[in-house]
Amino acid sequence: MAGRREPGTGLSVRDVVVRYGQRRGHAGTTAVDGVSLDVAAGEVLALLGPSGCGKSSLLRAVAGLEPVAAGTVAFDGADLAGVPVHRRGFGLLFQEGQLFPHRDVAGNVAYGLADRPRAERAERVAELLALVGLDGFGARQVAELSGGEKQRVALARALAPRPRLLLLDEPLSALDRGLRERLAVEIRAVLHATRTTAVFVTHDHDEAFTVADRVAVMSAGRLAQVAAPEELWRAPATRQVAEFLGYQTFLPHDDGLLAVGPAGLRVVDGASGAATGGEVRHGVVVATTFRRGRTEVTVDADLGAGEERLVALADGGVPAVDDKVGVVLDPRGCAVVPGQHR
Ligand SMILES: Nc1ncnc2c1ncn2[C@@H]1O[C@H](COP(=O)(O)OP(=O)(O)OP(=O)(O)O)[C@@H](O)[C@H]1O
Repeated sequence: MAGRREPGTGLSVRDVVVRYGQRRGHAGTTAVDGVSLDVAAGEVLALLGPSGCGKSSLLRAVAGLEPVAAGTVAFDGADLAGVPVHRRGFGLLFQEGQLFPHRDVAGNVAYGLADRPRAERAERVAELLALVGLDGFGARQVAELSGGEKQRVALARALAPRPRLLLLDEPLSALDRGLRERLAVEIRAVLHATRTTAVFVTHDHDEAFTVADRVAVMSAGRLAQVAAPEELWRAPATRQVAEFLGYQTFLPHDDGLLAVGPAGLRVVDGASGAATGGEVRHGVVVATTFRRGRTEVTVDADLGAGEERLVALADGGVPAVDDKVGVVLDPRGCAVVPGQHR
C-alpha cells in the first residue's frame, strides 16, 4: 500500500528514469533509463560501470538531489517522491569528503549530531573516530590531515547520525592506488560492523568486489547484471559485462562464448604444456611485467579468433622479448558467457 512503512525492507528503486536538459524542442539526455533495483537492510550494493553510464545520476536520484522523470524510489516501503534530501535520513559521501575547513576533526564528525546532548555527542564522536582508525584525532585541524585521513573523517561524519542508507559516490577515486585498496577493505569492515545499508558508486571493479555484497553493473543508463562478486566473475551475463570486468578475449564455445580472463592464459614450456592436457598455442613475447608477485607476459597469439595481443601468466621461468612460447588456456581463469556467439 502506498505510503505505508514496511520496516526493514530497505531501498526499492522501480523503473527510474533520470533526464537532463529536457525542454521544448530538445529531447535532452537520458542518463538513467528505467532502472529497477533493491538493496536489502544491511546490504552493501556497488553500482559499477564506465564513465558516463549513469551511476552518479541514479545515486543522486535516490538521494533526492536529482528529480526522477519516471519511476519510484522508496525506502522501507514508503515512496520518497516529494521528500527533500535532508528529510530522507540518508548519509552522503563524495569523492572529496567536503569537510568543513574551519572545524576540527571532532567538530566535523559531530556535525549531524547537533540535537544530541553534549556528552552523548562526545561519546559518539569518539566511537566513530575509533571505528575509522582515527582514535585521538579529534582536536586535529582538517588542513593537517592526509587525503586518506580526510576521507575517513568524512566517513565517520556521514555515519555519526546513523543514516538508514549511506550513499557513497566514488569516495576513494581521489586517492592513490595502494591507499584506495586499503581503504576499500576498511570501508567494508566499517559498513558491516555498523550494519549500514549502503550504495557505493565506482568505476573500479576491484573496488566494487572488495566493498560490496552485490554488484550492479550499469551500461548506457541500464542495468546489465546484478550479482554477488564471485557470481559476476564466474558467470558474466553478456560479453559487454565480461569485457568491463577485464576478460580479455572471447572464443567460440558450445554454450556461448568462452571469456578468457587475466588469469586465463599461461605461458608454458613444452613439457609442462603437454602436462596440462590442453591444446598448446604458439605466441611471440612482446613484453614482460612483474606485478603483484607474478610475471605477466604480453604475447601476440592466435587462440582461434585471429592474432591478438594478450596477457598470460608465466608458469616457469621468465621468457625474453621476441621468444616463441607455448600458450595454454587455464579454465580456472575463464568463464562461459551463455547464449552469446560473438
Ligand atoms: N547536470 C547534468 N546536465 C546534463 N547532462 C548530465 C548532467 N549530469 C550528467 N549528465 C550526463 O548524463 C550521463 C550520465 O552521467 P553520470 O554522471 O550519471 O555518469 P557516471 O556513470 O556517474 O559517470 P562518471 O563516472 O564519469 O561520473 C552522461 O552522459 C552525462 O554527460
